[in-house]
Amino acid sequence: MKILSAQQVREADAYTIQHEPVSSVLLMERAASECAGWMVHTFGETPPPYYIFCGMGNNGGDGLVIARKLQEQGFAVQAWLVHTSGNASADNAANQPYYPELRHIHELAEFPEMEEPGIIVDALFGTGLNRPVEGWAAGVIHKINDQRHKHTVVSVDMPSGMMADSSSVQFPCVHARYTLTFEFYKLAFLLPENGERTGQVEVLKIGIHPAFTAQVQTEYHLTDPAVIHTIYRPRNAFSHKGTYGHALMIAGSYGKMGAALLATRACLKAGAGLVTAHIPRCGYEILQTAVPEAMCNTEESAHYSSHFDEPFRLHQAPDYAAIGIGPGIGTENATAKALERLLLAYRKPMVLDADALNIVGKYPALLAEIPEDSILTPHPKEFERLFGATGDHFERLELLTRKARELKLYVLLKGKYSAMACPDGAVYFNPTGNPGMATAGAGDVLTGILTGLLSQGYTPKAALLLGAWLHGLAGDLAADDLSEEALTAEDIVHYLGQAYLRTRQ
Ligand SMILES: NC(=O)C1=CN([C@@H]2O[C@H](COP(=O)(O)OP(=O)(O)OC[C@H]3O[C@@H](n4cnc5c(N)ncnc54)[C@H](OP(=O)(O)O)[C@@H]3O)[C@@H](O)[C@H]2O)[C@@H](O)CC1
Ligand SMILES: [K+]
Repeated sequence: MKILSAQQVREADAYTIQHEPVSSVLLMERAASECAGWMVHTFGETPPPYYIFCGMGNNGGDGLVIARKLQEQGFAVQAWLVHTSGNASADNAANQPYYPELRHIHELAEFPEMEEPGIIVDALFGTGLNRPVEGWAAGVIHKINDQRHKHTVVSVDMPSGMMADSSSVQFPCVHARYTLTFEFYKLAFLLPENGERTGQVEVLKIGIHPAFTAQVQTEYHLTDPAVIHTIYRPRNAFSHKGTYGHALMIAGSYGKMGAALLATRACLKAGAGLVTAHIPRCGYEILQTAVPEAMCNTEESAHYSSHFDEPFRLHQAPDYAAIGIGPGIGTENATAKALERLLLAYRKPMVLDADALNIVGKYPALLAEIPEDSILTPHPKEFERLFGATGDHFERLELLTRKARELKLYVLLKGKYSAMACPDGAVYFNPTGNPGMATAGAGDVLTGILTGLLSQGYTPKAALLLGAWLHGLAGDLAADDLSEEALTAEDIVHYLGQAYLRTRQ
């Protein structure tokens, strides 16, 4: 799904109005009908009262139409026009006469008492917000927020006060329980700094012209089942284990062998034909017992250090279809040296995670040595160690995009919507996954999955998008059965099969 800027959303509306054709007031009617329909469906036939706050633009116009629609269906509705600007937009003004009970707020003192717990509909500002909300209008937002535990707050299109394409984390903004957004996700919804403000996002289709959606260009995308279907490749009936590659997983150190087990298992479960785990000697029995399907390379020291020292081993490196490195390897100097040798020996895309990234953060010159099109999977702290701190999450996204482009790498920044930046400048957000996956080892599983997909011949981009999707979906399916709280990384591996079955459907 494409993610459009506020300007592009306006163009989408204008294109639809011109080419469908449909009048703008009718498009507003459609958008508001979808909202009212969603509310009736969600809050039922005997809901608490609706308290609707409308601004002076078209977002407020939506609010006016919602008020009329709900009232026509016999629900208890009170609606206020909040006079934050001198003039109402044309479609807002056109709808005012059709809701004669409209009340007016010209100053904060006129903000109503709402005794009975109800549903606050926030239709103050949408994509037309062009500056921070200040003065008494900001007071209205604070009043709504003060009452959000008493009432259910539903924002129309966007939580009022939020900018669609830039940071508004310092500005007053409605904290919604639900955001009913039209046709497209807004970029702001996908960044963690706004997570508390958007609540649950519902995308309502309002009939934006498909020709516009097909041709509009954007860097930002939300991965969805349609995208995943174009990536997933069913297996060939005549294939054999050689078809799916031999993956090497470099992971684990004394006290962190669990990371090696999880990554190796996930790599196998993701479908690699053969997997060799490269681990310290102390983990040999553990790994051979716990993951009998994997082969095992060991080294004498308690951490990754001597690999590829010998010339004949150096020659072997390119034989692996894919290499994943990082989970639990530690950041010893000898490990850093071994990583450097590996980067020189192996020139195909690989997966770097966890301590491999921490080492690169410590020795930034290594960044230039990472093979083109490799996948890096930092969490926010690792990202900061690698590329530096930023002021807000839009700046961080910009830095992520720039680094992926400059270094010709794929970089997945972990989060609720993991952001995956590609060397060509595109950014994909992954929607699967849940807070239960914020648990030890979940990242090691992702490394294993990505390495397993690369090993099977998926391109780095395909492996990244499909891997993040499967990882999150496996976590969602596991949480459905086990709860988010009880979810462990091993459960994600266990549910990978279910995730594949869903993806194939
Ligand atoms: N046909 C369509 O296009 C459709 C559009 N749709 C809906 O329209 C919404 C976009 O509508 P919009 O463009 O009218 O902008 P909107 O968000 O209502 O705000 C503009 C108003 O706010 C004001 N204002 C801005 N910043 C301010 C501030 N900081 N503090 C105070 N005031 C501020 C600004 O006034 P001014 O800048 O002139 O002072 C103006 O009065 C979109 O989100 C969706 O809900 C749907 O119905 C589908 C069909
Ligand atoms: K709003």
